[in-house]
Amino acid sequence: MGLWERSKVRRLCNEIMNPSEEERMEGNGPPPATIIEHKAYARIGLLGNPSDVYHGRTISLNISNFWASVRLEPSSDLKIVPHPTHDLVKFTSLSHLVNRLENEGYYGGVRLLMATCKVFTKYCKEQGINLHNNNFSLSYETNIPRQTGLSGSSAIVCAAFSCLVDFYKVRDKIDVEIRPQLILNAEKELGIVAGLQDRVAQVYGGLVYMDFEKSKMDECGHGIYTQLDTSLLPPLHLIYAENPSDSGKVHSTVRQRWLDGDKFIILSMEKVANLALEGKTALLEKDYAKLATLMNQNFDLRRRMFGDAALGGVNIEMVEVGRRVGAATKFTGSGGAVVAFCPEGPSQVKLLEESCKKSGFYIVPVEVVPSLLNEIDIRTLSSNKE
Ligand SMILES: Nc1ncnc2c1ncn2[C@@H]1O[C@H](COP(=O)(O)OP(=O)(O)O)[C@@H](O)[C@H]1O
Ligand SMILES: O=C(O)[C@H]1O[C@H](OP(=O)(O)O)[C@H](O)[C@@H](O)[C@@H]1O
Ligand SMILES: [Mg+2]
Repeated sequence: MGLWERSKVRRLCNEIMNPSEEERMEGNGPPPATIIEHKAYARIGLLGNPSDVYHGRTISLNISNFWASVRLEPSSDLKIVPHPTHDLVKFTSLSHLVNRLENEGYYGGVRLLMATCKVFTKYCKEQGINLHNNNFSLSYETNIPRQTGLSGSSAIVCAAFSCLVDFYKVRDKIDVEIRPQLILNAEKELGIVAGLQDRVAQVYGGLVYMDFEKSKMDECGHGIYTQLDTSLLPPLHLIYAENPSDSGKVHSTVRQRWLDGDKFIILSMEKVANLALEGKTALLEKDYAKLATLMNQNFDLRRRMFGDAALGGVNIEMVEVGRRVGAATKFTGSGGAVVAFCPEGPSQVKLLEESCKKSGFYIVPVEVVPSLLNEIDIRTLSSNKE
């Protein structure tokens, strides 16, 4: 039995031997001496991304194909545990070190866990939410392909955030709608350029329509998030490559142009945002031909705004591999993975799989995660408070 399986068994035993989550949350007693573990799943931006970074709209879904898991264990000191491979500090040689940095960059998940602790503590302080003084150690595991636009970074933050919320028993005090922003703030702390769609999908689970219109956000302090029935989705496929790319770099010039009032970027972003609005209707009406058209338009608009150099040859090739067999394709995030829809069904999927294999790309059927909100979360939604 591996380490994670063992910890899972231990956690299950703890759950049986200790009071239920809800009972514990309502009590004022000492913090649970149990191990807390939370998963957050990879997300696919189905329509509208990256307009979430620009007060637009998106439709995103959570997938169970890949996830990050964070474990919080009560301990005497507060410890952030480096991951044995993702936070590598011991190398066999200088060339091993250099190769590693060139392929995976300088950073792992430690900084994400630290930033999550900071943002969580700061928010609780500002809101007058009391936190007990017990310590913990935080460790993580992830199988989300690194920097592939599947939201590997926010999955780690989101899972860590959920652990803290339960360790301090404050799930009922931090509204679900606010959590994505706090998770984003942790990455902002680190200078990672990112938007809200990843965090919303990861907090809510399932399929979510999101509206980030500025006036609404200013008024409520968050976007308007609507969960859609996941059974509205047609079968989708995920194509990805082992090609790490830092999403922050890819976003940088477009963001500056948008801030500078560049008309082309502003208009294009509005068009991208409208694709999500139209896509919501298409999904509700199960108009999958329309969905395919919208997905293709989404990538084409991104390509015009960002330019091929910023998107990268391999990323563009993943989109084209799908298009060559008539599939609708677009990036799941900022690059590294593509979501594909085959409107003609299984025979077309087969062609797509063969074509991906020839090009050296991985392809897997998308498995959608159901809603992740529990009863306490649902009670914090503004629609349930009015
Ligand atoms: N698999 C991983 N393991 C450890 N840290 C990761 C992983 N993926 C991302 N990170 C952290 O998140 C940061 C930003 O990654 P990002 O480009 O946003 O990737 P993604 O598209 O997967 O979210 C990285 O610099 C790194 O600190
Ligand atoms: O460009 C995008 O579509 C997304 O890019 C980032 O996600 P990532 O998984 O890191 O590529 C960003 O965080 C999202 O908000 C964007 O929609
Ligand atoms: Mg990211």
